[in-house]
Amino acid sequence: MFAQANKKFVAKAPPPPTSLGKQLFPSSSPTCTSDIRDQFKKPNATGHATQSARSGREAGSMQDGDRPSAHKGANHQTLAALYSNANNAFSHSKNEVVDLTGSDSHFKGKAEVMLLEDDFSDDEDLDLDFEAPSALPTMPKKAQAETKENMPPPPTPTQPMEWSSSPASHWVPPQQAHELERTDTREKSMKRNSSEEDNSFGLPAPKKRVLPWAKDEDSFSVKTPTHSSRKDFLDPSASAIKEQKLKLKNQRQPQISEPGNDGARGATETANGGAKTTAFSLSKEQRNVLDMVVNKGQSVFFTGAAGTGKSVLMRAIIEELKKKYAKDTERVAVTASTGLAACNIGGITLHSFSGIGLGKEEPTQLIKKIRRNPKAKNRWLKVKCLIIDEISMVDGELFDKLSQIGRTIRNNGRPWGGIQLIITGDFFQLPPVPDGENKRDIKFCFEASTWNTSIDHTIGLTEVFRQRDPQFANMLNEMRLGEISAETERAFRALSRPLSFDDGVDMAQLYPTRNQVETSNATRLRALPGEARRYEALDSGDPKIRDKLLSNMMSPKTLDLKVGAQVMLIKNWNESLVNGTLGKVIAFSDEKTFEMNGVDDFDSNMDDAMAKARRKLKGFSRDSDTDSSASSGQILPVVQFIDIDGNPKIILCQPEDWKVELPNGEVQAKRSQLPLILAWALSIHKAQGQTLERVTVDLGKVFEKGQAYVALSRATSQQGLQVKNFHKSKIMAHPRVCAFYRKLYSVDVASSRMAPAAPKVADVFASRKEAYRGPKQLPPQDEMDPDEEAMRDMGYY
Ligand SMILES: Nc1ncnc2c1ncn2[C@@H]1O[C@H](COP(=O)(O)OP(=O)(O)OP(=O)(O)O)[C@@H](O)[C@H]1O
Repeated sequence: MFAQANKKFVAKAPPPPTSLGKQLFPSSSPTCTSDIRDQFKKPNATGHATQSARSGREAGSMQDGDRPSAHKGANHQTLAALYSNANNAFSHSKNEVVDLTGSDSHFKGKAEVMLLEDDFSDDEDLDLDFEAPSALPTMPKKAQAETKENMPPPPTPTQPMEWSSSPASHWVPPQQAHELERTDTREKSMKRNSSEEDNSFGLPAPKKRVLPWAKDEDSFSVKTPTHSSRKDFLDPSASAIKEQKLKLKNQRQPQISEPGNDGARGATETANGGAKTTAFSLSKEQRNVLDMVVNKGQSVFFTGAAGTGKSVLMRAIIEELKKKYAKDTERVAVTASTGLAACNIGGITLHSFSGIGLGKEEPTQLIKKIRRNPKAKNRWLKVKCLIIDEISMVDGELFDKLSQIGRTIRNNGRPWGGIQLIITGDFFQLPPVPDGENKRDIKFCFEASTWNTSIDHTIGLTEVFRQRDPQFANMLNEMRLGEISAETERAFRALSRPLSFDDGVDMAQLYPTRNQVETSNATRLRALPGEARRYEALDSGDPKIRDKLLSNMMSPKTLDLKVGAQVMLIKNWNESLVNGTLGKVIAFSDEKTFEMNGVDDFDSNMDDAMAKARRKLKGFSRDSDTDSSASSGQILPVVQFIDIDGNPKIILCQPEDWKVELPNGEVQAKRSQLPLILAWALSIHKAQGQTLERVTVDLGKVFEKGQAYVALSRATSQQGLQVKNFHKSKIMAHPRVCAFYRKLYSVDVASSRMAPAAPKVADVFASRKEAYRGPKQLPPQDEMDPDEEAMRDMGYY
């Protein structure tokens, strides 16, 4: 079917439209081939665009409208346009449907995964410090009845669920255009309306809220912070946001209400102590998702290839939601599948949030467990928005269990008890950890019985920011899909050449297992002359759970360094020195000596030109009032980093803080440590989510589906990537994941044909609930649920 469709496309495709409003789903390519069908077709030799590579950050600092038109056009094609020929036909799409619930004989989940059990068992003891309300909220009866009655039978679930099974509504033929318009109006008002969910408890009428950037779309920007506000920028936690708000209030800055200037992202760069404002904007598709989540309160799953800005978007969403619910921070829960991923976004694991421990028991048992733990129960009752990052590693069974727990604990029959879900990840990346005990095949979240009813919108981010070289982005895209053309294979094999750089910073080598990483780094460190300096982390928090929580952190408990050691920065310093930047320890110094001498004195091998360049880069020291170690005379490492533009930058590294916080802002554990790790070698697991300028990947040792893709897609360019032992057989995409994304594509085709004004982002499920509920009509007055009545009274329809 895809082959057929592609032939038709080649023959009949109209010229690409320029509107961003029509995005493809889900494409990872920034070239003109950014079409889901291209992701699933075998690329031909001429398929690669020849557009020259360009620095991602250079582009990133531009406003959307400033981007070169070739690139822009490349990302703005649409399935709607490409498939406007009726031949291609939604009527055939039924035949394309893939049974998500079927087992796949090709897949055998392997048990060899690097994750620790700790990643999933942090702290069922995580507690809040308030009591559970004595009376649970109740759901309006009509709403319950309506939900049950109107739901069609679910697609065959893999296990019986009480309610809320997945409707295969994306199978349903597209609705007429006018229905879509009505859908849009009504979506504002009812159905899940997750963010208003708790309103049903006391039911004040929902407010119509317009965010500033909704008025001026281009004005929302993500900015690197001022030197003094950098700490807050690095720390997306609730307490940091509170601190920042207080600071801003005290300073009475007039721009506090300006989008992009408040919250945790102030502006600036730091060279020579000057204040140069540098910023990049969220793309339009990122802003649309942000709006959908924050303004419209929709439950969304946004996905996309590696480097499409999912993490950047998620951080912006977290920040905005925390501002929205600043009065009651427990309304927003930030979670991720693993401890490491959770730390990266200032959250806790999904297991920790839910208070289910390992979560192996049946839902009824888990519910009892939560009810015995009033603080865990309160988390469930209080939360309005649940963020889940790296969803690809969450088990589908767990997703169903949590959905049922949410319904029961919150006494609310809607999916997850009415909690708004904000989920991101890429199922082509690392899969869930197989369950060693039950030996059952892994189940992805999209295979969960409750997945479809839990998500209002599935959105594909299509613009790749990490790799600006379209040929490289295409190669990675083929790899993502597990379909490598002969040309791409040749190109990857050509990347086996050795690379060396004359700035002394080597490539980071990615390994699949932690042991390999530790052995490699220790050997390299031992081989360096001189004594190692040891930096012990300063940990605080509840001793009962602290160590367990902190063991998930990227930042090590103990860090041994020598002059010559290769290190990686694990926090964003400014726009050009970011998480993932590689560097080399060139000296040790206290801050005063460093400031007095200047950076030049720390490198005797520098030639004149380099010295001249570096003189401009002096002054990377932090505000002494924000850092107790600044005046302590502590001997700290002086590191020469190679920034994202390839320029050397020397900084004196000082300790940073990492926190594990509950949604109420209570700090469970805190670590203060240098923001460095040894980086001759890194694990693929730790590299997930990172952007690396120089990296060597040995595919000989890769064992898991998605692993090779995760490893290679960390690289920003072919020039900074060495690939050893490339073999097609190592490139494995999970067939059920392929089927899932194909199905999204066919839905996108269907919905794009029905829309007079195509959605701003490739939102493939936006209309599915409406589609399967039949033609859109206002419910008769006596059948309206309280939410609908309230919305009607507010004049929404
Ligand atoms: N709107 C944007 N403008 C410019 N650069 C961006 C934008 N969004 C993201 N980036 C940059 O693109 C790179 C990749 O972003 P990010 O890590 O968020 O992608 P991702 O989709 O989460 O990737 P992965 O799935 O591999 O973790 C980062 O260097 C980030 O700074």
